[in-house]
Amino acid sequence: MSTFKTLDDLDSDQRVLVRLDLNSPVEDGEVQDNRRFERHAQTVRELAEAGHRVVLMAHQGRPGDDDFVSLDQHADILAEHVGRDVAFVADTYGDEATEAIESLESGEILLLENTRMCEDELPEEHPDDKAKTEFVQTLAPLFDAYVNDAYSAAHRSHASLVGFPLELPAYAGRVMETEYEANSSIATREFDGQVTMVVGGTKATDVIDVMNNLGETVDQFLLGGIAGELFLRAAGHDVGFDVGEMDLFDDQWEENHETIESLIDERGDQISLAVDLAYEDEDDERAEISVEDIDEKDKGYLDVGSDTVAEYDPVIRDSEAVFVKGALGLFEDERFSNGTVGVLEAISETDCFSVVGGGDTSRAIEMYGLDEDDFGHVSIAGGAYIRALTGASLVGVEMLEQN
Ligand SMILES: Nc1ncnc2c1ncn2[C@@H]1O[C@H](COP(=O)(O)OP(=O)(O)O)[C@@H](O)[C@H]1O
Ligand SMILES: O=C(OP(=O)(O)O)[C@H](O)COP(=O)(O)O
Repeated sequence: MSTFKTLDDLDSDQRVLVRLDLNSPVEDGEVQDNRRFERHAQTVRELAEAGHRVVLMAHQGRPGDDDFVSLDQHADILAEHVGRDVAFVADTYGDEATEAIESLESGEILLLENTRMCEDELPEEHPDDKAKTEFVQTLAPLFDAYVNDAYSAAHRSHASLVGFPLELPAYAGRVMETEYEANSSIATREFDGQVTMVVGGTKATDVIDVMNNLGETVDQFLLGGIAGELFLRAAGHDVGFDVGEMDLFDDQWEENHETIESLIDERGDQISLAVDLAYEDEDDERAEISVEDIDEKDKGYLDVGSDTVAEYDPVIRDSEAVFVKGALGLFEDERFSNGTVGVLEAISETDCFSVVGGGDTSRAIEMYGLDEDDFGHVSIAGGAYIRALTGASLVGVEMLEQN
């Protein structure tokens, strides 16, 4: 059980600084609604209804990426879910932000600009150093309390997550509480039969490290997405390279290839790789090719192929527990959804215990008409949940526990 304080411990009439995780998919500049908004709305509504002054912080994307955008759209989407106005100020801790914070009335809600637009937020440093930043030192005196609801970002030692708990009384929000309890209990759960983990998505670096630590817990890994292609590259195939505008592979390869190679050497029999991949042909249609037939580094692959799904399906159906981290393809485009949806359908049709994690990946459930009740736990956390599975603690949670 956790040892942190929750909203139940908060005094009345507080000026509360709240960290959410509203990091969302962005398509053609448009922020896509997803269950992070719906879940965090519960915490925000509770605080506003109790009459606190509620100031929200969140991040979106990483500097340099296409999805690194302002939070102005997030304010509108969140307001819909909360059922109250959410004001927005395009500033993190400057004069505009402090004026907006100081003029807030009881029960009002204000969202500050993307924390990652403030230089002090990144990179990852010790919490003591983060607490000393101008960002934290300017904002903290304007508040009575800090609430961290961003379980899904709690593995990052960023100022908005670890600096404020050293300066203010700190509490866990409702999402932090429920995700912490669900994911910590999974980590200690024992299963009689086979435990399978489906690994995909774009953040290969997050999952490869964790795979290295889950060898005892997980019997079989089924790979797809960017991580899957990097493993195929390590196995000598001409995939998993940056081609055209794709820039997801080469840097992550540099960072992880030694771990991938040793995972293949030491646990090769626990790791299943795609036997075929899908791509967009000249007529913009989905086409598939067997991995064995790929002999040029000339295309981007956007999904695993149907033979791969046919191989993964019985493994899932034979499993006692299945954990999903990351999509097997670009499922937001229906042509490349077969791998992700195939795996999710197999899970939903069995009685196995399952967890589907990740802000992006969990979105596939409603996009393709699957029923959330057919899964054990749908987490809005990706990297944080798989880290918790290894039994590792999350720095953002540690800071709440120390408070
Ligand atoms: N082959 C691929 N090419 C491009 N994008 C992919 C591919 N495979 C998976 N993806 C993308 O990975 C995203 C999820 O990745 P990630 O951010 O790591 O997971 P999550 O946010 O769910 O934790 C999905 O939005 C999906 O479109
Ligand atoms: O979306 C997130 O993580 P996830 O993709 O692992 O679910 C979190 O907001 C953390 O974002 P980051 O991986 O850019 O630090």
